[in-house]
Amino acid sequence: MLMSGLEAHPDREEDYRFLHSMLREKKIHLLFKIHERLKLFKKRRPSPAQEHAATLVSNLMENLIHQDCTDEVTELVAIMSKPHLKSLLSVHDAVAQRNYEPILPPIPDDFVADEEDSVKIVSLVITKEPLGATIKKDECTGAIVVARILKGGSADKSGLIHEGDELKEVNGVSMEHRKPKEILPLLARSKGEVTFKIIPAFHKEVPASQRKKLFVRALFDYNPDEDPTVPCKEAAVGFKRGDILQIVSWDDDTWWQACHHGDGESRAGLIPSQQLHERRVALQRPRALFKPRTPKAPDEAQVLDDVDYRAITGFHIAGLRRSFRLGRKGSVARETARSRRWSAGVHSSISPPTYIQVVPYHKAPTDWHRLVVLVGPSGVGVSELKKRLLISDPDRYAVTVPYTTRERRQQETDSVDYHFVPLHEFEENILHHRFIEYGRYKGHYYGSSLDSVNRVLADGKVCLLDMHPSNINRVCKAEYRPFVVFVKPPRIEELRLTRRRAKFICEEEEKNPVRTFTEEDFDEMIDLSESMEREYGHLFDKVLVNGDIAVAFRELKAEVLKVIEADVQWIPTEWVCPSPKTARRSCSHLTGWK
Ligand SMILES: Nc1ncnc2c1ncn2[C@@H]1O[C@H](COP(=O)(O)OP(=O)(O)OP(=O)(O)O)[C@@H](O)[C@H]1O
Repeated sequence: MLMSGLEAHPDREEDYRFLHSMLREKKIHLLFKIHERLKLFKKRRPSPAQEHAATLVSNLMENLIHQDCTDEVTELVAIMSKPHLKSLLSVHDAVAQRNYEPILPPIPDDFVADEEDSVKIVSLVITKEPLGATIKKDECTGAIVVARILKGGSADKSGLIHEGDELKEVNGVSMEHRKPKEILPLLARSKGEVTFKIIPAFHKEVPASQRKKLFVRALFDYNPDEDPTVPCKEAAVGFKRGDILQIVSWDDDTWWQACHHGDGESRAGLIPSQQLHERRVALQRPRALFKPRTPKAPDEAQVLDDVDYRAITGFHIAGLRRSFRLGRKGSVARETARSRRWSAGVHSSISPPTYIQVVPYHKAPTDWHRLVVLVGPSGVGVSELKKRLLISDPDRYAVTVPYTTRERRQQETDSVDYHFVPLHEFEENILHHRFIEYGRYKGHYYGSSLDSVNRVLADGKVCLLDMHPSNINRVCKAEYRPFVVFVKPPRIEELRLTRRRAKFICEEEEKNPVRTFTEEDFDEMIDLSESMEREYGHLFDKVLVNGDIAVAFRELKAEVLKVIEADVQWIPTEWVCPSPKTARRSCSHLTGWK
């Protein structure tokens, strides 16, 4: 309107020059835009504010023509130069002109009529973010198909490409007779956008709200850079044992999709499925286990029946009585146990630790502290670490007092060193499943009871308990929420170096209860540690290598503090809703997710 007005008065050169200079300024350019829009407003039903703005703009237009910049111009320019308004206008213009959409290539002329329905052209704008899709060659048809869409990636967010879609063309290049690896450079070359011609696969969209949220704790370390079988390294997610992962897709038998918990916005990546990891470990296992030894003739082992293997004891510090872990056996018994372990390992079908399904547990102020359970092979330093923790903060930590049927000795105090109970009482407690661990040694029973744990916890203290890992399931309940620390020996060289002056305490009734570690003790400790980790690794929340005792203690203390003070604790789902079939805390209940 304005320009046509100027054209109508070509002799008004001054007006024209003035307007020209104003137009070069962006502010005036914006005024024109808003003027156009306000004209539209006027046609509808404008609000008083819009009407005022429209009047201002009209006045301005008039004034521009008559070279008369009034207060209205100043006011309007001030309004229009506000950054948020400027951006709003420019976004509006971009949307109004629909210039955000890529220009699609024309539909090829050679489409046959019935193909038209099934082919779709998808254009994706490439950003710094990866496309988030993997492709493969369909072995039957030879077609290139989308193998996976990674949740949260560009392809997933677009909602236009799906698993199973067949790629006919990428950026106009036919996919016929191509190998997947030839297609990646094509994608890499696309600047700004990439266009796919696709034959869509039939798929049923599951609304995000209906997708179940599934969290797991990883029970092994995974580094995609060291995995030659991962379909696409860039699309994989690495993790450490103990990390909480959110599984977003477990549709595939071999590769699941997951993201680290807390990275809500991050894209999901590939992780080995439970099945894949189990298969891999099974393939490695025979090699790892092939360490045959010649067992010596069993003698002492016959004294220890299957229950008794848990029941070896020997205490020397009041309040720090040992529990009933596998340990402290004579060398012959150790050999027998070792050979039994080895054959069990070869023939057993124990599932390796993979993932365990977990749920967040929000700690209430009245809740008991988590039970801190220490496990490890005999001599590794469980008692030493427990003692240091106790001494470091006796108001916070406490240990349980064990039960025994043996006679009280002169220097011992009842309920401090042991609860001394008669045989019938002990046996009654066994019948009522009151013991976490118990066993018989030299004709006497020894045991750790759930009651004694409860007493420590009810006192508001953190209960430190050591036990054999086979008994951990006794305390795997929401009320105890055990935090299990596996104390592991360092490599043999460091073990020799650090234990030079250490004393190995044997059974108190032995003639020479204190001796130094031998090479055989070190071998035994490492062997036992390996088999414990193999068999019970899925139960361990933390693996602590006890090389330098000061370092190990510091690490343990920091970890325990962190865990007991955390408001949200990730605990196995089974502790809150136990499944009748799976009595132990294990990863086996992950099967059947699909
Ligand atoms: N990191 C370490 N460096 C040096 N000595 C250590 C270390 N850890 C433990 N020890 C010493 O090793 C010996 C055995 O440790 P400890 O009694 O704690 O073992 P344990 O795991 O409780 O064994 P058991 O189950 O047989 O009682 C002790 O003399 C202890 O002081």
